[in-house]
Amino acid sequence: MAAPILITGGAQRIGLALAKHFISADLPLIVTYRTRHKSVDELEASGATCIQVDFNEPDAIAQLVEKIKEQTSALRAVIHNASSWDCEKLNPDHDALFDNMMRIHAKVPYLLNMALAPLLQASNEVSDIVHITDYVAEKGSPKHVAYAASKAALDNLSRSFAAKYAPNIKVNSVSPSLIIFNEHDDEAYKTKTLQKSLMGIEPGCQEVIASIELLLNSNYITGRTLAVDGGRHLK
Ligand SMILES: NC(=O)C1=CN([C@@H]2O[C@H](COP(=O)(O)OP(=O)(O)OC[C@H]3O[C@@H](n4cnc5c(N)ncnc54)[C@H](OP(=O)(O)O)[C@@H]3O)[C@@H](O)[C@H]2O)C=CC1
Ligand SMILES: Nc1nc2c(c(=O)[nH]1)N=C([C@H](O)[C@@H](O)CO)CN2
Repeated sequence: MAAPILITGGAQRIGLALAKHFISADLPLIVTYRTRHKSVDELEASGATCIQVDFNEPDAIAQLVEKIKEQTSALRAVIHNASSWDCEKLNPDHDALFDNMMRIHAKVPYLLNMALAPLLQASNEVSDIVHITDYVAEKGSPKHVAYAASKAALDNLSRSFAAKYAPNIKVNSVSPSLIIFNEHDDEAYKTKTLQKSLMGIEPGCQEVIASIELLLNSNYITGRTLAVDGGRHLK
């Protein structure tokens, strides 16, 4: 039996699509969720282990690591997906916003990578850490300043941890631009956003799934960032 894959924030959207993909491949799975969406019932019914955690809570990491160790002594991969796409316009308390962005996108992955390394090392094959970052980590974002900086920090972790954990653990980033819109996105926003990339489409979760499968199936790629952005950097 392969060691489980851990996905953070796996109860909706991209994280949920990833979870369903690995379940369909009969791979053991541990998923963290904050809000108990109906999807959690479905994931549990499919055999996934679902652990509730709000990373804003004190001691969340230590409690999560303890629960993971109760479930398994090894991990095949850790996919850092949990994220909060927050912005300065909606958060006038910029001090709190910056701390919140850095916590969920950089501190949580850092602390989990440090704590879960022994389980990743115990995998009977080369294991993986995947950080899901964002195109704006490279370019910056005037409307999501703290968010973009925190994703840049997350991207940098890929290089440090790749050097720290090689050769038993590979560490990479997947850096998407638009993958899927949000329900509240209006047509004007969608039109403007689609025009930002060369491909001009809303590609869907399969693009991230395929990118992560590429990384998990490689025996050689580590310390790198896989851009999944429709050529946005060339517009
Ligand atoms: N969607 C897109 O087009 C793009 C996505 N990305 C990145 O891809 C990843 C997935 O994106 P998407 O599916 O849209 O993500 P979502 O915005 O849907 O968030 C994913 C999950 O993160 C969870 N989460 C947020 N804060 C916390 C917290 N404090 N503790 C625990 N869980 C938390 C949310 O839980 P809850 O359900 O309780 O809110 C949610 O289920 C993210 O890292 C995102 O930044 C990058 C570029 C484009
Ligand atoms: N946690 C999230 N991060 C991001 C989201 C999202 O919905 N949740 N969405 C985007 C946008 O799609 C952007 O890439 C294009 O406008 C970015 N990050």
